[in-house]
Amino acid sequence: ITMNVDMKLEPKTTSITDEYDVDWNQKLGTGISGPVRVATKRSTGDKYAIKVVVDRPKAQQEIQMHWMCSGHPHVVNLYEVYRNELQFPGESESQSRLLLVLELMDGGELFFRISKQHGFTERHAAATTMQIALAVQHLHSLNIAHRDLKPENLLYKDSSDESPIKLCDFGFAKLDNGDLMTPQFTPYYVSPQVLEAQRRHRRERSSVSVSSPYTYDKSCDMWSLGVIIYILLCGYPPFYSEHPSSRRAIDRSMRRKIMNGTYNFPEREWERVSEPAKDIVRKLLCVDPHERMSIEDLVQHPWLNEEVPDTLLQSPVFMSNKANMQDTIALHSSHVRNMRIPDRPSKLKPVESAVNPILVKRQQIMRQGEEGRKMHSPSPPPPPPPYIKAVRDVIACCLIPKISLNTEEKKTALIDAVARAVKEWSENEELMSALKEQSWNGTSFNDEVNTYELGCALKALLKGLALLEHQPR
Ligand SMILES: Nc1ncnc2c1ncn2[C@@H]1O[C@H](COP(=O)(O)OP(=O)(O)OP(=O)(O)O)[C@@H](O)[C@H]1O
Repeated sequence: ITMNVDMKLEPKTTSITDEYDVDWNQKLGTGISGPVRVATKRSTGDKYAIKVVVDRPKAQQEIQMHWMCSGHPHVVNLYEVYRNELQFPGESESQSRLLLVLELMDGGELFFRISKQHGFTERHAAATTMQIALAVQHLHSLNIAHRDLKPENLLYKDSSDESPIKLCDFGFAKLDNGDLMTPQFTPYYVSPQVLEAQRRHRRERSSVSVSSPYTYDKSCDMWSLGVIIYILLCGYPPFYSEHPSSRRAIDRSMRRKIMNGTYNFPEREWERVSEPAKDIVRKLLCVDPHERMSIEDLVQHPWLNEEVPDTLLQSPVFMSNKANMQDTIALHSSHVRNMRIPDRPSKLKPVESAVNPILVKRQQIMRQGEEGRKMHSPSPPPPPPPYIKAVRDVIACCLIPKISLNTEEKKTALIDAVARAVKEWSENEELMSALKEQSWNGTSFNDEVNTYELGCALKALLKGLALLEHQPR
């Protein structure tokens, strides 16, 4: 393991094409930030993966976190970074972008790979879990929480049987100094605490102080691990909805199940799974974060250190049903997103620009006083910032029926509004996650959009923002 902890990675400002042949057309995978591409280093002929992100503070943070964790056998290596002005087709001007030169992971994503392995046994599941656990242990030992532990971010190096699996995508990773988040500052909490806290918060909105502390990002990583291990062992998720329409999102009945820790080990797939494997799942899917297993306990658990039975598992059977697997992945992704504590609190708006009727009134009175009590008609409140306006337009497209438009026109109007919102506010994690949840691919939606769900998610986002703006500073 090499340690980059004390070093800051300075992006090179020369053109990446001086040293690499980038294949702009071959896409290894696509995430919120766009496709990941293949490049060949001219001096050696070695191949790398190139992730291109717009040069923003969030991307710089991603690079710093990834750089600190890089060098571990189960973390995708980050070799170097370029800062280049790039203009992609369809863009009117070039933009400063950061290009991450990553270790090429050619063996596919975790669940996809397992869906093809018909001889997948509990012993394989334990070996896979150990590799993921070692990556998480490395991060947590550096006080970094990944906050986006999901199967799409666990990649195999190559297609050989011995291929290691490694963790990628540090887009949500952050230094976790164990800050206790209090409800007045966070619309989302660690799940299932997240759900309980939201409920309490709604009840207690009028009285601001809520004394009990909430938990840390690292325990969310452990919860995510629990869900991943459960799925590895049986092929379907531990918490699911009774309503088929919301199989990809967390609805009421599912919230209740998560909060109460209500899941089970259905006989058919689980009767042959060993007790130590179930013990790990129980200790990770433990509702109380203080009781939840830590990463140190996980890597020392007998299931990962002693002989594991070579029992065939049913998981590949479930995973090879593409629709099932996509639902499972989307659901886990939604779960991980809900657990994340947004980093908004530090970005409170200055009082002058807050759209708060009491403040506006106070400003008017002050202004009138300054102007020698000249009587003016009250000035209108300041217009909302462009990013708020853009999100409101998306909400309107989703929730206000426009009878005059046909289905195709409604879809176009929604796509235009979303594109504007993304342009104004792509650094907002909640906005981008809500869109990705609806299969937004950067320019359009891959699947049918659940406009009600999207509209409600964005309404909640703006509501959360208003709550923050109204906090006393
Ligand atoms: N080093 C790599 N080698 C091969 N494929 C990769 C590599 N890194 C990423 N990918 C592929 O690209 C996809 C997107 O990458 P990544 O998750 O880093 O991007 P993102 O835009 O941050 O995505 P997300 O939407 O998950 O936040 C991955 O799910 C994976 O399929």
